[in-house]
Amino acid sequence: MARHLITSAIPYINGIKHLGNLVGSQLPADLFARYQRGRGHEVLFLCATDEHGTPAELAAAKAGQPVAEYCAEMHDVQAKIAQGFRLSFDHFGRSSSPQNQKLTQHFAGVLADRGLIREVSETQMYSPTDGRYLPDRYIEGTCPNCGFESARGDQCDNCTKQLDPVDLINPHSTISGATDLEMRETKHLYLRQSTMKDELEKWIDTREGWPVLTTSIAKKWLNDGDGLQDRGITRDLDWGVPVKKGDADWPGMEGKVFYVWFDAPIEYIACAQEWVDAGKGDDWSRWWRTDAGAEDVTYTQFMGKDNVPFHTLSFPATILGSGEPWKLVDYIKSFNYLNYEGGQFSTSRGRGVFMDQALEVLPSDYWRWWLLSHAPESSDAEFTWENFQASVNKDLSDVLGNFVSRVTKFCRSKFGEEVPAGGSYGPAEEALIAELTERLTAYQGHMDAIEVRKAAAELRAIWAAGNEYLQSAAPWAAFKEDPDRAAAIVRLSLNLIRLYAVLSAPFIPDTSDVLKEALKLDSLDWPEDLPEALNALAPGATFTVPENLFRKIADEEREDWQARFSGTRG
Ligand SMILES: Nc1ncnc2c1ncn2[C@@H]1O[C@H](COP(=O)(O)OP(=O)(O)OP(=O)(O)O)[C@@H](O)[C@H]1O
Ligand SMILES: [Zn+2]
Repeated sequence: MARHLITSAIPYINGIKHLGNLVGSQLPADLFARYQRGRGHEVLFLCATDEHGTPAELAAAKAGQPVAEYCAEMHDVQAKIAQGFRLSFDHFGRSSSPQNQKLTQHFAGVLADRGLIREVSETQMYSPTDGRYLPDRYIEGTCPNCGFESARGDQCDNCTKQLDPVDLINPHSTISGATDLEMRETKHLYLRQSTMKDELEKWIDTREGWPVLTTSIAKKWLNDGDGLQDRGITRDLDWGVPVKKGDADWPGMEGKVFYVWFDAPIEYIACAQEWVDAGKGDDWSRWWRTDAGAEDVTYTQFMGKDNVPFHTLSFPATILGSGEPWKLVDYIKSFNYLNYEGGQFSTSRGRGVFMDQALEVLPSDYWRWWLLSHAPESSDAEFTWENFQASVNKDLSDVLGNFVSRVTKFCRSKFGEEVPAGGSYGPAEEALIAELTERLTAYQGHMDAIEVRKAAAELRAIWAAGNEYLQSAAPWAAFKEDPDRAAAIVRLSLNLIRLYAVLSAPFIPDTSDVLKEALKLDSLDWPEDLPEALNALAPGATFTVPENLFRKIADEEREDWQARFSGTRG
Protein backbone atom coordinates (compact mmCIF):
# COMPACT_ATOMS: atom_id res chain seq x y z
CA MET A 1 0.00 0.00 0.00
CA ALA A 2 1.44 3.34 -1.06
CA ARG A 3 0.91 6.57 0.86
CA HIS A 4 -0.30 9.69 -0.94
CA LEU A 5 -0.26 13.18 0.48
CA ILE A 6 -2.43 15.36 -1.75
CA THR A 7 -3.03 19.10 -1.42
CA SER A 8 -5.10 21.51 -3.45
CA ALA A 9 -4.12 25.16 -3.76
CA ILE A 10 -5.99 26.77 -0.92
CA PRO A 11 -8.92 28.88 -2.13
CA TYR A 12 -8.85 32.50 -1.13
CA ILE A 13 -11.41 33.58 1.42
CA ASN A 14 -12.87 36.64 -0.28
CA GLY A 15 -15.92 35.06 -1.87
CA ILE A 16 -17.43 31.95 -3.32
CA LYS A 17 -15.18 30.28 -5.90
CA HIS A 18 -16.08 30.01 -9.58
CA LEU A 19 -15.94 26.90 -11.77
CA GLY A 20 -12.49 27.92 -13.03
CA ASN A 21 -11.07 27.85 -9.51
CA LEU A 22 -12.74 24.50 -8.93
CA VAL A 23 -11.36 22.77 -12.00
CA GLY A 24 -7.93 24.40 -11.61
CA SER A 25 -7.26 23.00 -8.16
CA GLN A 26 -9.75 21.34 -5.79
CA LEU A 27 -11.67 19.13 -8.21
CA PRO A 28 -8.75 17.35 -9.93
CA ALA A 29 -7.14 16.92 -6.51
CA ASP A 30 -10.33 15.23 -5.35
CA LEU A 31 -10.35 13.03 -8.46
CA PHE A 32 -6.82 11.88 -7.70
CA ALA A 33 -7.54 11.35 -3.99
CA ARG A 34 -10.63 9.27 -4.72
CA TYR A 35 -8.75 7.24 -7.31
CA GLN A 36 -5.84 6.46 -4.98
CA ARG A 37 -8.22 5.51 -2.18
CA GLY A 38 -10.13 3.35 -4.68
CA ARG A 39 -6.89 1.53 -5.50
CA GLY A 40 -6.53 0.76 -1.82
CA HIS A 41 -3.79 3.26 -1.00
CA GLU A 42 -3.54 5.39 2.12
CA VAL A 43 -4.40 9.01 1.32
CA LEU A 44 -4.23 12.25 3.27
CA PHE A 45 -6.06 14.89 1.24
CA LEU A 46 -5.84 18.42 2.62
CA CYS A 47 -7.23 21.79 1.68
CA ALA A 48 -7.96 25.00 3.59
CA THR A 49 -9.07 28.56 3.14
CA ASP A 50 -6.38 31.15 2.46
CA GLU A 51 -7.42 33.94 4.80
CA HIS A 52 -4.75 36.60 5.18
CA GLY A 53 -3.83 39.60 3.14
CA THR A 54 -5.38 42.72 1.71
CA PRO A 55 -8.28 41.21 -0.30
CA ALA A 56 -9.70 39.68 2.90
CA GLU A 57 -9.48 43.05 4.64
CA LEU A 58 -11.11 44.77 1.68
CA ALA A 59 -13.90 42.18 1.39
CA ALA A 60 -14.62 42.34 5.12
CA ALA A 61 -14.75 46.14 4.98
CA LYS A 62 -17.19 45.92 2.09
CA ALA A 63 -19.34 43.46 4.05
CA GLY A 64 -19.16 45.76 7.09
CA GLN A 65 -17.70 43.01 9.27
CA PRO A 66 -14.57 42.60 11.38
CA VAL A 67 -12.16 40.63 9.24
CA ALA A 68 -11.83 37.66 11.64
CA GLU A 69 -15.61 37.27 11.77
CA TYR A 70 -15.89 37.60 7.99
CA CYS A 71 -13.27 34.89 7.46
CA ALA A 72 -14.90 32.50 9.93
CA GLU A 73 -18.24 32.87 8.14
CA MET A 74 -16.77 32.54 4.66
CA HIS A 75 -14.81 29.49 5.71
CA ASP A 76 -18.04 27.77 6.71
CA VAL A 77 -19.69 28.83 3.46
CA GLN A 78 -16.82 27.41 1.40
CA ALA A 79 -16.73 24.21 3.46
CA LYS A 80 -20.42 23.62 2.87
CA ILE A 81 -20.14 24.18 -0.88
CA ALA A 82 -17.12 21.89 -1.02
CA GLN A 83 -19.28 19.19 0.54
CA GLY A 84 -21.92 19.93 -2.07
CA PHE A 85 -19.35 19.10 -4.75
CA ARG A 86 -18.33 16.00 -2.76
CA LEU A 87 -14.76 17.22 -2.32
CA SER A 88 -13.43 14.52 -0.04
CA PHE A 89 -10.91 16.48 2.03
CA ASP A 90 -9.67 14.67 5.10
CA HIS A 91 -9.53 18.13 6.59
CA PHE A 92 -10.51 21.58 5.37
CA GLY A 93 -8.41 23.90 7.48
CA ARG A 94 -7.79 27.63 7.85
CA SER A 95 -4.56 29.50 7.20
CA SER A 96 -5.46 31.75 10.13
CA SER A 97 -5.29 28.79 12.53
CA PRO A 98 -3.07 28.98 15.64
CA GLN A 99 -1.18 25.99 14.24
CA ASN A 100 -0.26 27.90 11.10
CA GLN A 101 0.61 31.05 13.03
CA LYS A 102 3.07 29.12 15.16
CA LEU A 103 4.58 27.18 12.27
CA THR A 104 4.96 30.31 10.12
CA GLN A 105 6.78 32.11 12.94
CA HIS A 106 8.91 29.01 13.43
CA PHE A 107 9.99 28.92 9.77
CA ALA A 108 10.80 32.64 9.80
CA GLY A 109 12.94 32.19 12.90
CA VAL A 110 14.85 29.24 11.48
CA LEU A 111 15.39 30.97 8.15
CA ALA A 112 16.69 34.06 9.96
CA ASP A 113 19.07 31.92 12.05
CA ARG A 114 20.41 30.42 8.84
CA GLY A 115 21.06 33.82 7.31
CA LEU A 116 18.31 33.55 4.72
CA ILE A 117 16.34 36.59 5.75
CA ARG A 118 17.56 40.13 5.41
CA GLU A 119 16.08 43.27 6.85
CA VAL A 120 15.58 46.00 4.33
CA SER A 121 14.81 49.61 4.98
CA GLU A 122 12.75 50.70 2.05
CA THR A 123 10.27 53.24 0.88
CA GLN A 124 6.66 52.13 0.61
CA MET A 125 3.63 53.84 -0.80
CA TYR A 126 1.82 55.67 1.96
CA SER A 127 -1.57 57.31 1.50
CA PRO A 128 -2.15 60.32 3.77
CA THR A 129 -5.82 60.32 2.69
CA ASP A 130 -6.25 56.74 3.96
CA GLY A 131 -3.80 57.11 6.82
CA ARG A 132 -1.98 53.88 5.97
CA TYR A 133 0.54 52.13 3.80
CA LEU A 134 -0.84 50.64 0.59
CA PRO A 135 0.57 47.18 0.02
CA ASP A 136 -0.54 44.69 -2.64
CA ARG A 137 -4.15 45.10 -3.68
CA TYR A 138 -4.58 48.37 -1.79
CA ILE A 139 -2.86 49.94 -4.73
CA GLU A 140 -3.40 49.63 -8.48
CA GLY A 141 -1.78 51.16 -11.49
CA THR A 142 -0.38 50.40 -14.92
CA CYS A 143 1.86 47.33 -15.24
CA PRO A 144 5.42 48.35 -16.18
CA ASN A 145 5.82 45.02 -17.96
CA CYS A 146 2.75 44.76 -20.19
CA GLY A 147 0.84 48.04 -19.87
CA PHE A 148 -2.25 46.45 -18.28
CA GLU A 149 -4.06 49.30 -16.51
CA SER A 150 -5.39 47.50 -13.42
CA ALA A 151 -2.22 45.78 -12.27
CA ARG A 152 -2.12 45.25 -8.52
CA GLY A 153 0.70 46.11 -6.19
CA ASP A 154 1.83 42.51 -5.85
CA GLN A 155 1.13 40.93 -9.22
CA CYS A 156 -0.14 41.81 -12.66
CA ASP A 157 -3.22 39.69 -13.41
CA ASN A 158 -2.61 40.08 -17.11
CA CYS A 159 1.02 38.97 -17.54
CA THR A 160 1.42 37.32 -14.06
CA LYS A 161 4.59 39.31 -13.33
CA GLN A 162 5.21 39.71 -9.63
CA LEU A 163 5.39 43.39 -8.79
CA ASP A 164 6.15 45.77 -5.99
CA PRO A 165 3.78 48.68 -5.42
CA VAL A 166 6.56 51.15 -6.27
CA ASP A 167 6.87 49.60 -9.76
CA LEU A 168 3.37 50.68 -10.82
CA ILE A 169 2.87 53.57 -13.23
CA ASN A 170 0.13 56.09 -12.23
CA PRO A 171 -0.68 54.33 -8.98
CA HIS A 172 -3.79 55.02 -6.92
CA SER A 173 -5.32 53.79 -3.68
CA THR A 174 -8.05 51.19 -4.18
CA ILE A 175 -9.63 52.27 -0.89
CA SER A 176 -10.14 55.97 -1.60
CA GLY A 177 -8.89 56.38 -5.15
CA ALA A 178 -6.34 58.88 -3.82
CA THR A 179 -3.38 59.58 -6.08
CA ASP A 180 -1.52 61.89 -3.69
CA LEU A 181 0.62 59.02 -2.51
CA GLU A 182 3.96 59.50 -0.87
CA MET A 183 6.93 57.27 -0.32
CA ARG A 184 7.69 56.61 3.32
CA GLU A 185 10.55 54.80 4.93
CA THR A 186 9.64 51.44 6.53
CA LYS A 187 11.49 48.24 7.41
CA HIS A 188 10.71 44.83 5.90
CA LEU A 189 12.00 41.28 5.78
CA TYR A 190 13.13 39.65 2.55
CA LEU A 191 13.58 35.95 1.90
CA ARG A 192 16.94 35.60 0.21
CA GLN A 193 15.73 33.38 -2.62
CA SER A 194 18.50 34.61 -4.91
CA THR A 195 21.16 32.86 -2.83
CA MET A 196 19.19 29.64 -3.18
CA LYS A 197 18.80 29.78 -6.94
CA ASP A 198 21.28 27.00 -7.73
CA GLU A 199 19.94 24.72 -5.03
CA LEU A 200 16.36 25.27 -6.22
CA GLU A 201 17.26 24.69 -9.85
CA LYS A 202 19.12 21.51 -8.99
CA TRP A 203 16.15 20.26 -7.01
CA ILE A 204 13.71 21.06 -9.83
CA ASP A 205 15.96 19.21 -12.28
CA THR A 206 15.63 16.08 -10.16
CA ARG A 207 11.81 16.14 -10.36
CA GLU A 208 10.69 13.66 -12.95
CA GLY A 209 7.93 14.01 -15.49
CA TRP A 210 6.55 17.31 -14.25
CA PRO A 211 4.08 18.96 -16.61
CA VAL A 212 5.78 21.34 -19.04
CA LEU A 213 3.54 24.11 -17.72
CA THR A 214 5.00 23.63 -14.24
CA THR A 215 8.68 23.50 -15.16
CA SER A 216 8.50 26.23 -17.79
CA ILE A 217 7.05 28.71 -15.30
CA ALA A 218 9.62 27.71 -12.68
CA LYS A 219 12.51 28.08 -15.13
CA LYS A 220 11.22 31.44 -16.25
CA TRP A 221 11.30 32.81 -12.71
CA LEU A 222 14.67 31.22 -12.06
CA ASN A 223 16.42 32.55 -15.12
CA ASP A 224 14.62 35.42 -16.81
CA GLY A 225 16.10 38.88 -16.48
CA ASP A 226 18.38 39.07 -13.45
CA GLY A 227 17.24 35.66 -12.26
CA LEU A 228 15.39 34.70 -9.11
CA GLN A 229 14.83 37.72 -6.88
CA ASP A 230 14.60 38.02 -3.13
CA ARG A 231 11.02 38.31 -2.00
CA GLY A 232 9.50 40.64 0.57
CA ILE A 233 7.72 38.49 3.16
CA THR A 234 6.27 41.12 5.49
CA ARG A 235 3.57 43.74 5.18
CA ASP A 236 2.28 46.80 7.02
CA LEU A 237 -1.14 45.31 7.74
CA ASP A 238 -3.17 44.38 10.80
CA TRP A 239 -4.59 41.09 9.53
CA GLY A 240 -2.11 38.23 9.27
CA VAL A 241 0.48 36.26 11.19
CA PRO A 242 2.36 38.71 13.45
CA VAL A 243 6.04 38.88 12.57
CA LYS A 244 8.02 36.95 15.16
CA LYS A 245 11.27 35.02 15.23
CA GLY A 246 9.95 31.71 16.50
CA ASP A 247 8.51 32.59 19.91
CA ALA A 248 10.56 35.74 20.24
CA ASP A 249 9.74 39.31 19.28
CA TRP A 250 11.47 40.70 16.22
CA PRO A 251 12.83 44.13 17.06
CA GLY A 252 11.80 46.72 14.51
CA MET A 253 8.98 44.53 13.14
CA GLU A 254 6.34 45.47 15.68
CA GLY A 255 2.86 45.78 14.22
CA LYS A 256 3.76 44.02 10.98
CA VAL A 257 2.53 40.71 9.63
CA PHE A 258 3.90 38.12 7.22
CA TYR A 259 2.92 38.40 3.58
CA VAL A 260 0.05 36.04 2.75
CA TRP A 261 2.15 34.11 0.24
CA PHE A 262 4.65 33.29 2.96
CA ASP A 263 2.13 31.73 5.35
CA ALA A 264 -0.35 30.20 2.85
CA PRO A 265 1.74 27.19 1.70
CA ILE A 266 2.91 26.56 5.26
CA GLU A 267 -0.77 25.90 5.93
CA TYR A 268 -0.40 22.65 3.98
CA ILE A 269 1.65 21.41 6.93
CA ALA A 270 -0.37 23.19 9.61
CA CYS A 271 -3.54 21.71 8.10
CA ALA A 272 -2.25 18.22 8.89
CA GLN A 273 -1.72 19.39 12.48
CA GLU A 274 -5.26 20.78 12.52
CA TRP A 275 -6.46 17.40 11.23
CA VAL A 276 -4.84 15.71 14.24
CA ASP A 277 -6.02 18.38 16.70
CA ALA A 278 -9.56 17.91 15.37
CA GLY A 279 -9.29 14.26 16.38
CA LYS A 280 -9.36 12.94 12.82
CA GLY A 281 -5.86 11.53 12.76
CA ASP A 282 -3.22 10.67 15.29
CA ASP A 283 0.08 11.51 13.64
CA TRP A 284 0.78 14.32 11.18
CA SER A 285 4.54 13.92 11.25
CA ARG A 286 4.55 10.62 9.38
CA TRP A 287 3.10 12.60 6.45
CA TRP A 288 5.34 15.62 6.71
CA ARG A 289 8.61 14.80 8.45
CA THR A 290 11.12 12.68 6.61
CA ASP A 291 12.64 11.78 9.99
CA ALA A 292 9.27 10.42 11.09
CA GLY A 293 8.23 8.22 8.20
CA ALA A 294 7.35 10.67 5.41
CA GLU A 295 10.24 9.44 3.27
CA ASP A 296 7.93 6.94 1.55
CA VAL A 297 5.08 9.41 1.04
CA THR A 298 4.31 10.57 -2.50
CA TYR A 299 3.29 14.23 -2.27
CA THR A 300 1.25 15.72 -5.12
CA GLN A 301 0.08 19.35 -5.33
CA PHE A 302 -2.69 20.74 -7.57
CA MET A 303 -3.02 24.36 -8.68
CA GLY A 304 -3.72 26.87 -11.45
CA LYS A 305 -0.79 28.35 -13.37
CA ASP A 306 -0.62 31.63 -11.45
CA ASN A 307 0.23 29.68 -8.29
CA VAL A 308 3.17 27.82 -9.82
CA PRO A 309 6.00 30.27 -8.94
CA PHE A 310 5.12 30.11 -5.26
CA HIS A 311 4.99 26.31 -5.21
CA THR A 312 8.06 25.60 -7.33
CA LEU A 313 10.28 28.31 -5.81
CA SER A 314 9.12 30.29 -2.78
CA PHE A 315 7.70 27.43 -0.72
CA PRO A 316 10.57 25.03 -1.55
CA ALA A 317 12.94 27.88 -0.62
CA THR A 318 11.24 28.00 2.78
CA ILE A 319 11.46 24.23 3.23
CA LEU A 320 14.97 23.71 1.87
CA GLY A 321 16.21 26.87 3.55
CA SER A 322 15.06 25.65 6.96
CA GLY A 323 17.51 22.74 6.77
CA GLU A 324 14.89 20.72 8.63
CA PRO A 325 13.59 17.34 7.44
CA TRP A 326 10.29 18.46 5.92
CA LYS A 327 8.75 16.56 3.04
CA LEU A 328 9.18 18.28 -0.33
CA VAL A 329 6.62 18.00 -3.11
CA ASP A 330 7.12 15.13 -5.58
CA TYR A 331 4.76 16.21 -8.34
CA ILE A 332 3.13 19.53 -9.15
CA LYS A 333 0.08 19.24 -11.37
CA SER A 334 -0.71 22.68 -12.76
CA PHE A 335 -3.58 23.84 -14.93
CA ASN A 336 -4.17 26.49 -17.51
CA TYR A 337 -7.30 28.59 -17.21
CA LEU A 338 -10.91 27.78 -17.83
CA ASN A 339 -12.65 30.71 -19.48
CA TYR A 340 -16.33 31.49 -19.54
CA GLU A 341 -18.36 32.17 -22.69
CA GLY A 342 -15.78 34.20 -24.59
CA GLY A 343 -14.17 35.94 -21.61
CA GLN A 344 -12.57 35.26 -18.26
CA PHE A 345 -14.12 33.98 -15.08
CA SER A 346 -13.67 36.72 -12.50
CA THR A 347 -14.43 36.78 -8.80
CA SER A 348 -13.94 40.51 -8.47
CA ARG A 349 -16.20 41.26 -11.43
CA GLY A 350 -18.64 38.43 -10.58
CA ARG A 351 -18.35 36.99 -14.08
CA GLY A 352 -19.18 33.35 -14.80
CA VAL A 353 -20.86 30.59 -12.83
CA PHE A 354 -19.99 30.25 -9.15
CA MET A 355 -19.98 27.03 -7.18
CA ASP A 356 -23.14 27.75 -5.19
CA GLN A 357 -25.05 28.76 -8.33
CA ALA A 358 -23.93 25.66 -10.19
CA LEU A 359 -25.41 23.43 -7.50
CA GLU A 360 -28.71 25.32 -7.69
CA VAL A 361 -28.91 24.44 -11.37
CA LEU A 362 -27.86 20.78 -11.45
CA PRO A 363 -26.41 18.11 -9.11
CA SER A 364 -22.66 18.06 -8.66
CA ASP A 365 -21.95 15.00 -10.82
CA TYR A 366 -23.06 16.86 -13.96
CA TRP A 367 -20.54 19.59 -13.21
CA ARG A 368 -17.79 17.27 -12.09
CA TRP A 369 -18.06 15.30 -15.30
CA TRP A 370 -18.04 18.30 -17.60
CA LEU A 371 -15.26 20.14 -15.76
CA LEU A 372 -12.94 17.17 -15.47
CA SER A 373 -13.52 15.91 -19.01
CA HIS A 374 -12.71 19.45 -20.24
CA ALA A 375 -9.94 20.27 -17.77
CA PRO A 376 -7.62 23.04 -19.07
CA GLU A 377 -4.52 20.88 -19.21
CA SER A 378 -2.56 21.50 -22.40
CA SER A 379 -4.11 24.92 -23.02
CA ASP A 380 -6.82 27.20 -21.73
CA ALA A 381 -10.32 25.76 -22.12
CA GLU A 382 -13.69 27.39 -22.43
CA PHE A 383 -16.99 26.73 -20.75
CA THR A 384 -19.98 27.29 -23.01
CA TRP A 385 -23.52 26.31 -22.19
CA GLU A 386 -23.88 24.59 -25.58
CA ASN A 387 -20.88 22.40 -24.92
CA PHE A 388 -22.07 21.66 -21.38
CA GLN A 389 -25.52 20.65 -22.64
CA ALA A 390 -24.07 18.50 -25.42
CA SER A 391 -21.60 16.65 -23.15
CA VAL A 392 -24.11 16.00 -20.39
CA ASN A 393 -26.77 14.78 -22.80
CA LYS A 394 -24.40 12.60 -24.75
CA ASP A 395 -21.91 11.18 -22.27
CA LEU A 396 -23.99 10.97 -19.14
CA SER A 397 -27.52 10.52 -20.40
CA ASP A 398 -27.20 8.74 -23.77
CA VAL A 399 -24.20 6.60 -22.94
CA LEU A 400 -24.01 5.77 -19.23
CA GLY A 401 -27.57 6.52 -18.10
CA ASN A 402 -29.15 4.80 -21.04
CA PHE A 403 -27.07 1.66 -20.63
CA VAL A 404 -27.99 1.27 -16.98
CA SER A 405 -31.64 1.91 -17.66
CA ARG A 406 -31.92 -0.52 -20.58
CA VAL A 407 -30.12 -3.34 -18.82
CA THR A 408 -31.92 -3.13 -15.49
CA LYS A 409 -35.37 -2.63 -17.01
CA PHE A 410 -34.96 -5.42 -19.54
CA CYS A 411 -33.77 -7.79 -16.86
CA ARG A 412 -36.68 -6.88 -14.59
CA SER A 413 -39.21 -7.49 -17.35
CA LYS A 414 -37.82 -10.88 -18.44
CA PHE A 415 -36.02 -12.37 -15.46
CA GLY A 416 -37.14 -10.29 -12.47
CA GLU A 417 -34.92 -8.18 -10.24
CA GLU A 418 -32.10 -10.66 -9.89
CA VAL A 419 -29.05 -11.67 -11.88
CA PRO A 420 -30.22 -14.43 -14.24
CA ALA A 421 -28.55 -17.84 -14.33
CA GLY A 422 -28.27 -19.81 -17.55
CA GLY A 423 -26.03 -19.65 -20.59
CA SER A 424 -22.36 -18.78 -20.51
CA TYR A 425 -20.10 -16.09 -21.89
CA GLY A 426 -19.25 -16.70 -25.58
CA PRO A 427 -16.99 -15.05 -28.19
CA ALA A 428 -18.77 -11.68 -28.05
CA GLU A 429 -18.27 -11.56 -24.28
CA GLU A 430 -14.63 -12.70 -24.58
CA ALA A 431 -13.98 -9.94 -27.12
CA LEU A 432 -15.56 -7.33 -24.86
CA ILE A 433 -13.56 -8.53 -21.86
CA ALA A 434 -10.36 -8.35 -23.91
CA GLU A 435 -11.17 -4.81 -25.04
CA LEU A 436 -12.03 -3.69 -21.53
CA THR A 437 -8.88 -5.23 -20.10
CA GLU A 438 -6.85 -3.01 -22.40
CA ARG A 439 -8.97 0.02 -21.70
CA LEU A 440 -8.73 -0.49 -17.96
CA THR A 441 -4.94 -0.54 -18.18
CA ALA A 442 -5.04 2.67 -20.20
CA TYR A 443 -7.48 4.28 -17.75
CA GLN A 444 -5.27 3.44 -14.79
CA GLY A 445 -2.22 4.71 -16.66
CA HIS A 446 -3.87 8.09 -17.27
CA MET A 447 -5.11 8.32 -13.70
CA ASP A 448 -1.67 7.47 -12.30
CA ALA A 449 -0.15 10.14 -14.54
CA ILE A 450 -2.95 12.61 -13.64
CA GLU A 451 -3.85 13.07 -17.30
CA VAL A 452 -7.37 14.12 -16.44
CA ARG A 453 -8.85 14.59 -19.90
CA LYS A 454 -7.36 11.37 -21.22
CA ALA A 455 -8.68 9.48 -18.21
CA ALA A 456 -12.16 10.91 -18.79
CA ALA A 457 -12.02 9.96 -22.47
CA GLU A 458 -11.02 6.41 -21.58
CA LEU A 459 -13.81 6.12 -19.02
CA ARG A 460 -16.29 7.36 -21.62
CA ALA A 461 -14.95 4.72 -24.04
CA ILE A 462 -15.43 2.05 -21.36
CA TRP A 463 -19.07 3.12 -20.98
CA ALA A 464 -19.53 3.23 -24.75
CA ALA A 465 -18.09 -0.28 -25.16
CA GLY A 466 -20.92 -1.58 -22.98
CA ASN A 467 -23.52 0.17 -25.10
CA GLU A 468 -22.05 -1.17 -28.33
CA TYR A 469 -21.93 -4.65 -26.90
CA LEU A 470 -25.54 -4.48 -25.76
CA GLN A 471 -26.67 -3.13 -29.10
CA SER A 472 -25.02 -5.90 -31.10
CA ALA A 473 -25.71 -8.74 -28.63
CA ALA A 474 -29.39 -7.65 -28.60
CA PRO A 475 -30.74 -9.70 -25.68
CA TRP A 476 -34.31 -8.63 -26.54
CA ALA A 477 -33.98 -10.52 -29.86
CA ALA A 478 -32.05 -13.46 -28.35
CA PHE A 479 -34.68 -13.89 -25.65
CA LYS A 480 -37.30 -15.17 -28.10
CA GLU A 481 -35.07 -17.93 -29.54
CA ASP A 482 -32.68 -18.70 -26.74
CA PRO A 483 -33.50 -17.35 -23.26
CA ASP A 484 -30.24 -18.76 -21.86
CA ARG A 485 -28.26 -16.70 -24.33
CA ALA A 486 -30.21 -13.61 -23.27
CA ALA A 487 -29.53 -14.49 -19.63
CA ALA A 488 -25.77 -14.58 -20.22
CA ILE A 489 -25.86 -11.21 -22.00
CA VAL A 490 -27.85 -9.63 -19.19
CA ARG A 491 -25.60 -11.15 -16.55
CA LEU A 492 -22.53 -9.66 -18.17
CA SER A 493 -24.30 -6.34 -18.59
CA LEU A 494 -25.26 -6.19 -14.92
CA ASN A 495 -21.63 -6.93 -14.09
CA LEU A 496 -20.65 -4.05 -16.37
CA ILE A 497 -22.84 -1.76 -14.28
CA ARG A 498 -20.96 -2.92 -11.23
CA LEU A 499 -17.68 -2.22 -13.00
CA TYR A 500 -18.89 1.25 -13.97
CA ALA A 501 -19.85 1.99 -10.37
CA VAL A 502 -16.26 1.34 -9.30
CA LEU A 503 -14.40 2.97 -12.18
CA SER A 504 -16.61 6.07 -12.36
CA ALA A 505 -16.51 6.81 -8.63
CA PRO A 506 -13.59 9.29 -8.80
CA PHE A 507 -15.45 11.36 -11.43
CA ILE A 508 -19.11 11.01 -10.43
CA PRO A 509 -19.25 9.72 -6.85
CA ASP A 510 -22.98 10.27 -6.27
CA THR A 511 -23.93 8.27 -9.35
CA SER A 512 -21.53 5.59 -8.29
CA ASP A 513 -23.31 5.44 -4.92
CA VAL A 514 -26.70 5.12 -6.62
CA LEU A 515 -25.41 2.19 -8.68
CA LYS A 516 -23.82 0.61 -5.64
CA GLU A 517 -27.13 0.81 -3.82
CA ALA A 518 -29.16 -0.48 -6.78
CA LEU A 519 -26.88 -3.51 -7.03
CA LYS A 520 -26.85 -3.89 -3.23
CA LEU A 521 -23.05 -3.91 -3.09
CA ASP A 522 -21.28 -3.69 0.27
CA SER A 523 -18.13 -2.17 -1.15
CA LEU A 524 -16.58 -1.07 -4.41
CA ASP A 525 -13.39 -3.05 -4.82
CA TRP A 526 -11.09 -2.01 -7.62
CA PRO A 527 -11.13 -4.58 -10.47
CA GLU A 528 -7.54 -5.79 -10.19
CA ASP A 529 -8.56 -8.78 -12.34
CA LEU A 530 -11.09 -7.78 -14.97
CA PRO A 531 -12.46 -11.21 -16.05
CA GLU A 532 -13.00 -11.97 -12.40
CA ALA A 533 -14.66 -8.62 -11.79
CA LEU A 534 -17.09 -9.30 -14.64
CA ASN A 535 -18.22 -12.46 -12.89
CA ALA A 536 -18.51 -10.93 -9.46
CA LEU A 537 -22.30 -10.58 -9.52
CA ALA A 538 -23.42 -14.17 -9.34
CA PRO A 539 -26.75 -15.57 -10.54
CA GLY A 540 -29.45 -14.97 -7.99
CA ALA A 541 -27.99 -11.68 -6.66
CA THR A 542 -30.84 -9.21 -6.39
CA PHE A 543 -30.96 -5.57 -7.46
CA THR A 544 -33.42 -2.73 -7.87
CA VAL A 545 -33.90 -0.62 -10.97
CA PRO A 546 -32.42 2.80 -10.14
CA GLU A 547 -34.20 6.05 -10.89
CA ASN A 548 -33.18 7.69 -14.13
CA LEU A 549 -29.48 8.50 -13.50
CA PHE A 550 -29.23 11.70 -15.52
CA ARG A 551 -31.80 13.94 -17.04
CA LYS A 552 -31.27 15.60 -20.37
CA ILE A 553 -30.81 19.33 -20.58
CA ALA A 554 -33.45 20.86 -22.84
CA ASP A 555 -32.71 23.74 -25.21
CA GLU A 556 -35.01 26.14 -23.36
CA GLU A 557 -33.33 25.40 -20.04
CA ARG A 558 -29.92 25.95 -21.55
CA GLU A 559 -31.07 29.28 -22.97
CA ASP A 560 -32.48 30.30 -19.61
CA TRP A 561 -29.20 29.55 -17.85
CA GLN A 562 -27.23 31.25 -20.57
CA ALA A 563 -29.26 34.42 -19.98
CA ARG A 564 -29.27 34.12 -16.20
CA PHE A 565 -25.47 33.85 -16.02
CA SER A 566 -24.59 36.33 -18.74
CA GLY A 567 -24.25 39.35 -16.50
CA THR A 568 -22.37 39.84 -13.28
CA ARG A 569 -23.13 38.45 -9.91
CA GLY A 570 -24.72 41.02 -7.60
N1 LIG B 1 -10.00 30.57 -14.60
C1 LIG B 1 -9.31 29.67 -13.91
N2 LIG B 1 -9.14 28.42 -14.40
C2 LIG B 1 -8.45 27.49 -13.70
N3 LIG B 1 -7.91 27.71 -12.50
C3 LIG B 1 -8.04 28.94 -11.95
C4 LIG B 1 -8.73 29.99 -12.63
N4 LIG B 1 -8.68 31.10 -11.85
C5 LIG B 1 -8.01 30.76 -10.73
N5 LIG B 1 -7.60 29.47 -10.79
C6 LIG B 1 -6.93 28.70 -9.75
O1 LIG B 1 -7.88 28.51 -8.71
C7 LIG B 1 -7.20 28.28 -7.49
C8 LIG B 1 -7.84 29.05 -6.37
O2 LIG B 1 -7.72 30.40 -6.69
P1 LIG B 1 -7.90 31.58 -5.67
O3 LIG B 1 -8.94 31.26 -4.68
O4 LIG B 1 -6.57 32.01 -5.20
O5 LIG B 1 -8.52 32.67 -6.63
P2 LIG B 1 -7.77 33.59 -7.68
O6 LIG B 1 -6.56 32.94 -8.25
O7 LIG B 1 -7.62 34.88 -7.00
O8 LIG B 1 -8.89 33.65 -8.83
P3 LIG B 1 -9.86 34.88 -9.09
O9 LIG B 1 -8.98 36.07 -9.24
O10 LIG B 1 -10.63 34.56 -10.34
O11 LIG B 1 -10.71 34.94 -7.88
C9 LIG B 1 -5.75 28.66 -7.75
O12 LIG B 1 -4.98 27.47 -7.87
C10 LIG B 1 -5.78 29.39 -9.08
O13 LIG B 1 -4.59 29.21 -9.78
ZN1 LIG C 1 1.47 42.95 -16.76
